[in-house]
Amino acid sequence: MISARNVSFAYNEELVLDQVTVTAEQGRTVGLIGPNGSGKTTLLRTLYAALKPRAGQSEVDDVPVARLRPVELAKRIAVVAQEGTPELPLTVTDMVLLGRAPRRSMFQSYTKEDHRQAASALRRVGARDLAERSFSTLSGGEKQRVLIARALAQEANHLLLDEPTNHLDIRYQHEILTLVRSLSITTVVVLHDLNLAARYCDRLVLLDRGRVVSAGTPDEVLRPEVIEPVYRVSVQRLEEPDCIQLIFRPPSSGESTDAPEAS
Ligand SMILES: Nc1ncnc2c1ncn2[C@@H]1O[C@H](COP(=O)(O)OP(=O)(O)OP(=O)(O)O)[C@@H](O)[C@H]1O
Repeated sequence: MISARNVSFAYNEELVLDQVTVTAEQGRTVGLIGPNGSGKTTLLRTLYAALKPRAGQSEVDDVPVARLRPVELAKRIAVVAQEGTPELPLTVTDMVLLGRAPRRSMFQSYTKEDHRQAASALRRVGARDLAERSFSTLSGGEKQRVLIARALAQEANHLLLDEPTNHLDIRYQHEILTLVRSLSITTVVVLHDLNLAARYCDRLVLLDRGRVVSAGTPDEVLRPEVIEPVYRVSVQRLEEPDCIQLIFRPPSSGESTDAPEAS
């Protein structure tokens, strides 16, 4: 389980998270959704102790993340962040082996077990055939799969993903999220696409201007009356046999979807 409990965070004096609580139960996938600038990435970063809240705390399996040494944290939490990967001359296998860092001492060379874990992680993401390729030459979708493999090689049982479908075509978007679901690892994922969030998340947390405005199952959160004032668009909800589908259009003139002013 990983959670943020009443977390508030400010950059300088600007409050960007205001008493936010989010919990991902073991084996569940929780989606963080919300408009640009609503605080999703900041919240994710507090979950893995990259940012220290000014109030509240994040916990992994009931242990405050602030209390864990970086190597202990990395044994429990793997992160695929939004920042691009450096253009280093690494093969895919090298890249995945980097995930073994928390499990080996600094000057030790990679063991058979490290290589076995890296190969297994690549197999799990369906990228075994990419092992010898130069990482920098891969497509966006291939890179994303390899970065997830690196997270798996870390053997952490919590996975944090920041917009993993960014820059991916529709097929890869579904492929990556199907993969994430199939891993059965406790996952918190930032997503912009609400239809993907509906299909692949067990629960959703909707942020607006640093506050949780709705949390629950996709069925509970993805309702026009919840979504419209936050995103300021008109929303039509279709009930597909296996999933909720939302259709968006800009508000027509005279139609107000303005969010109430934050108090
Ligand atoms: N390093 C920083 N210094 C100052 N302000 C920041 C910093 N990083 C983010 N912010 C601000 O904090 C707020 C929340 O940003 P955050 O990146 O968490 O939002 P987000 O919901 O992930 O946005 P997006 O969907 O655009 O990625 C925004 O107003 C942003 O401008």
